[in-house]
Amino acid sequence: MSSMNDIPSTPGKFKMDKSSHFHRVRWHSSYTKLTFWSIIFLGLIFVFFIRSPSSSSLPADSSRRSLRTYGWGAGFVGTHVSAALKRRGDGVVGLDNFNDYYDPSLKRARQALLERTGIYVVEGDINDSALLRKLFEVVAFTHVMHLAAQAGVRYAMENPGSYVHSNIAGFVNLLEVCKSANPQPAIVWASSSSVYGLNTKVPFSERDRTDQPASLYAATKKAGEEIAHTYNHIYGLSLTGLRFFTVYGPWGRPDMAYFFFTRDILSGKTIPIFEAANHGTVARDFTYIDDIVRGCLGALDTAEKSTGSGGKKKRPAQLRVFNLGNTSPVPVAELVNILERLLKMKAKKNIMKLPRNGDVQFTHANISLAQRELGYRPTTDLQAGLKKFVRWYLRYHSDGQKAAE
Ligand SMILES: O=C(O)[C@H]1O[C@H](OP(=O)(O)OP(=O)(O)OC[C@H]2O[C@@H](n3ccc(=O)[nH]c3=O)[C@H](O)[C@@H]2O)[C@H](O)[C@@H](O)[C@@H]1O
Repeated sequence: MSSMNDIPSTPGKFKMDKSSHFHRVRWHSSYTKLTFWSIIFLGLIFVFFIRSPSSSSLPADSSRRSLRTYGWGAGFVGTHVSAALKRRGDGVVGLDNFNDYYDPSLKRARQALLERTGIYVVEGDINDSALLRKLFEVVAFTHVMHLAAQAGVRYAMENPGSYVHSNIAGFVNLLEVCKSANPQPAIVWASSSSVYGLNTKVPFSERDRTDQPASLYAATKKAGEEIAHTYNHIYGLSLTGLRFFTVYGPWGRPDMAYFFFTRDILSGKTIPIFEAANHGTVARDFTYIDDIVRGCLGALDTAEKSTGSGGKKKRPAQLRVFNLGNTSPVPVAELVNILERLLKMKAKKNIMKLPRNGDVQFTHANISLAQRELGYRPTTDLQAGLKKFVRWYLRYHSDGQKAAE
């Protein structure tokens, strides 16, 4: 497996070759097809019925429904959520297209981690309806945790098509399959704090306006929220959107600032630190991955069943949107100070004007709704969370990428 040093030094410039990375599951002959589905079928039988919650050695929480969740495998948040579901005894299967927006070897390492815990990750794309339909034919998934997206705010100016492909076309394709499934699953999916765009009222509440996106990424996430409304309204799909606020932590995404700042401080490379006009502070409500995982599980556990069947709605279904943030924004300059202390190295800094490429000046979540409805209570501040990230980052390199946390 290649090392993290192989990650290009300008992560926002990763080129995604869609043709070679999407639709990786191809059928060359009916024999290959038959073999593939036999393996998948046996694998899923194993995952859901042999290693099912009731047969798990983990303590069962009898007050909780056991979920059969269809999650998205080897992404940052998906890996953590899938592992947490599995730990508590739920059945989980993953799906990931392993595209090269960032170093696929990190995704493969996450996949290996998941497979060690008994989670099988199917390699395929959410735009592949035949694949999704087959999976639903094999297992009656109760829940779908949809975390497959083209992420990153700045990259949207370089590869706009990839955002439309994953965040809009892929999402619609998934909803089409879910609406026809019998029973229909409940769906929890990742929206983004970026939908607040140029909103200046803080902290951001779910009731605030979200009609001024500052990036195409934000616009596709906002479109996702509207599309969710439509599928809920017409087909009775139970849908919960989670607006994540700059999620960070071990096994994170190398295109995010905290991750590549760490790499570049260690290698002595200059890091660009953005500031707003008149030396204005740029800040983010950085949220630690374990807090986000608890929010995701809370959303899954409180999701009501979808109400449709045979593609028709029977009665109104649940439609929700929640902020999942940390409620304490930290300036980017302070993020760098913390990293310098943890790494015991001085950063070479280039303070520059916030580019007009989709970044907003600050984010700040009001989480009272998630607190009330999901029992969401973030407990990790940036200092504590970055400490865990840095420990993971250093071990991941020194242990040949086998570090578990
Ligand atoms: O909250 C969210 O919804 C979004 O959070 C992050 O987006 P962002 O907050 O922009 O995270 P980073 O790209 O890691 O940037 C963090 C901060 O560092 C700043 N930054 C970034 C890059 C850089 O070179 N220098 C710099 O100062 C940014 O302006 C921002 O304030 C994720 O990348 C998005 O996928 C996600 O949807």
